[in-house]
Amino acid sequence: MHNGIDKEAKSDFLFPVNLIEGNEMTGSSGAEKTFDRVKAQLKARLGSEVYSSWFGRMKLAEASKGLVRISVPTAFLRSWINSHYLELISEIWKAEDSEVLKVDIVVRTATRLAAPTEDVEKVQQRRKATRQTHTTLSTGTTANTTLERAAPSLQSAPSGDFRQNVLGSPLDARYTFQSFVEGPSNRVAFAAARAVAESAQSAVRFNPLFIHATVGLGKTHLLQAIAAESLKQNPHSRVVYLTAEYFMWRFATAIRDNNALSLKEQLRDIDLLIIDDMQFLQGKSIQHEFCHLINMLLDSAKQVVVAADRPPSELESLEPRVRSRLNGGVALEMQTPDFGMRLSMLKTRLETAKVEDPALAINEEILSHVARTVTGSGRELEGAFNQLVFRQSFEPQLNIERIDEILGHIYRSGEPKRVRIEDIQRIVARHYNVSKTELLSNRRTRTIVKPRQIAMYLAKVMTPRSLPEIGRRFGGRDHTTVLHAVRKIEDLSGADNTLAQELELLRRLITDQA
Ligand SMILES: Nc1ncnc2c1ncn2[C@@H]1O[C@H](COP(=O)(O)OP(=O)(O)OP(=O)(O)O)[C@@H](O)[C@H]1O
Repeated sequence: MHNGIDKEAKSDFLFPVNLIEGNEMTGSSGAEKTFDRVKAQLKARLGSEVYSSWFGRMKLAEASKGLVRISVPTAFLRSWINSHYLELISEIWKAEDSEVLKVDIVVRTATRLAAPTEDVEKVQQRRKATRQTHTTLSTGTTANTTLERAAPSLQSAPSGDFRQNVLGSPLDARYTFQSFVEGPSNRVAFAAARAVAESAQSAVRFNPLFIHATVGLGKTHLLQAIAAESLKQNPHSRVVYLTAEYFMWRFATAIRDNNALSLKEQLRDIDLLIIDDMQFLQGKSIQHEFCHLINMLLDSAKQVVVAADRPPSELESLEPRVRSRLNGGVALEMQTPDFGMRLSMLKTRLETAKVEDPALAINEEILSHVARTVTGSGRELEGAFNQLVFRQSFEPQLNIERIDEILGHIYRSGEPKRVRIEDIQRIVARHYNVSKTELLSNRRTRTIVKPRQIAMYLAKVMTPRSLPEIGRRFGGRDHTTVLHAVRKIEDLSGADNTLAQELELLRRLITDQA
């Protein structure tokens, strides 16, 4: 079906059309208007300073069939928006347009998976060549997913819309085995992933391969590395990487457009199916399709790799038969990286960043300090690293103290919030409309005694402070006064539902604002 596509044009499938500078909008002007409203809301919510730092250069790249793509000029901006604001943007967009299922941020000039020397002009020329080739095709056209280049049989999908005919989710060129840091917390999963990517024989032993870990521990990175490596080893293999959300979207649109049959045919014809974020697969009929698909692939000894934030047995939203099929292979967990791995991850990131900016220098002491202090996931480390690079461009003399200030919010996000007695006093006083001085005074009017006793009670149950310490912090009271307050509030809240709810609300306000 793709006789008319020459070799040069085929390689253009590497470049999603909307990633190219100057080729912005492919949807309707209605979408542009929605985009304007979304931007206005972002500005109103975040303030114009934050807005112009991060969102001023956003452009609408594509909007159709439930998928919105917003482009930004740099990989750094994309990564920052993805980790800090994507949820907010999606939420605002979905509220504006309920048909939107997914919002993606892409880099305008990026050429994912392209040879690093490729320049945009060349890409545009080839893009043009491809379009011309496509217009000469008499029937349906081909798909433009990065992976389908190596999957000729997938290139004959009968959809008339070239740009929408994407079977797999795009790959991020940074996610390779070489850039993945291996260590005690992920060694087994890493070895299994390599085996799957490198050898069809071993693959059958780990089928399906199920990798699970909590957020930001490298599941997507590892899955995309499997896809990239498989294609490198065997450029003719038919590999598809999809997020579960994307799988759902593909099926939903195919059913709507009466294309479900052809989609199923395309999926049936692949060698390696990789599904990410399995916990998001929902809906009975989609799950039925999924189950059918993996049964068929597994029965014909085709490799399936799945990742989720929990083991198959805990994916409660999945139908029991899907869970049981996923349980039938090997399930491996990845855990939080240790210090050595965190340091290696930062060093790897630095090396990659230096390719773009050779002048970039962050010394070993700073990297070790960040690796020691940011103890959470790879994503937190990535966020910390991006902050460092960003700050360093206008504060070249960053020292450890300043770094702690800048990264404070990332450090804190990894540890449980510590509630302070002053925060309790401030929030309770504000809630009952009394001043903090009144709260700590000796005044015995009812309107003050009640908030005071509540604040003492919350100080006891929300902090590790002793009764005498709490007494001291409440205007020098005796510990028996605190104990009396704690018992009284406990007794009253047991019988008074309104008070119990009030306490619950205060607890939440304190935890959120502490
Ligand atoms: N072992 C690792 N080596 C190198 N980079 C890593 C590693 N683990 C995580 N990262 C980096 O941390 C970031 C987050 O990783 P990734 O998106 O793969 O996590 P995830 O487990 O898929 O998270 P989520 O469940 O939220 O989708 C990525 O930039 C990734 O490259």
